[in-house]
Amino acid sequence: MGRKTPKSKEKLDKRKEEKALLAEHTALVNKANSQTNPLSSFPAFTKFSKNGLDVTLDCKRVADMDESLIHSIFNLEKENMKNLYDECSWGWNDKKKMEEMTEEAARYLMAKNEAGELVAFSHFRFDLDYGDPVLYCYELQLKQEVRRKGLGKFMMQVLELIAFTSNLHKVILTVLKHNPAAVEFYKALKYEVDETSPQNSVFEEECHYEILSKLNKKIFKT
Ligand SMILES: CC(=O)SCCNC(=O)CCNC(=O)[C@H](O)C(C)(C)COP(=O)(O)OP(=O)(O)OC[C@H]1O[C@@H](n2cnc3c(N)ncnc32)[C@H](O)[C@@H]1OP(=O)(O)O
Repeated sequence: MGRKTPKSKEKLDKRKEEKALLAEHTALVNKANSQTNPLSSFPAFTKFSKNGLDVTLDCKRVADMDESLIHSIFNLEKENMKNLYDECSWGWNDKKKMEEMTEEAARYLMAKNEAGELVAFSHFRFDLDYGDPVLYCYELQLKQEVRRKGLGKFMMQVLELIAFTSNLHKVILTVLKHNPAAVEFYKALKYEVDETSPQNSVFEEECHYEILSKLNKKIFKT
């Protein structure tokens, strides 16, 4: 057993630094997750009245949602996405999708019309992604009749507000390449291909999806 060489000390210091960073990032995610309703700090963002739409936004943990609401959400997801999933290797599976949508970490930003009917939702989570603290937008789904009126953009802005005021590093999401409307939408909102997207790998041509993100400007100054 010899003494530590400068090289092994360097390695040890690096490992300590990485551990400290991971602890810092985990603390950010835990803090974000400790909020029951992250939208409650932003009452101005609980209404969207524009282009003939008049909707109210609400944000809940899946555990605080009743079964009929969960079913409305699932039905909208299936209506919008089943065919797109079936067109690629993912394939649509009711049971698997329902499990994913009701995992404990799932949170929902929901938009309801004046009659109290669900017209749009986003499934999102506060999480670590490759060690980075992120808001992961699993889904953004609007009913056909409320599309192209700015509601999707508004809901993404709400997610960005929640993420960036919680000091998370980015809003991140996965989009199917054969869903051009969604690709164009995220491009219009200035989402960019994330460094973790398989597009940056040698398997690019095999991959039917890409990972897009928007960075927190407070942290990543250009
Ligand atoms: C992470 C994921 O969830 S990926 C899956 C996304 N969801 C789906 O594909 C489900 C079906 N589609 C939808 O729910 C909606 O159409 C969404 C979420 C893709 C877009 O929401 P919308 O409210 O319709 O978009 P919004 O009106 O805010 O559009 C903002 C801008 O995005 C662009 N955009 C939106 N939809 C389209 C489209 N179909 N084609 C081209 N550009 C589009 C436009 O630049 C638009 O601005 P403009 O209307 O002034 O030209």
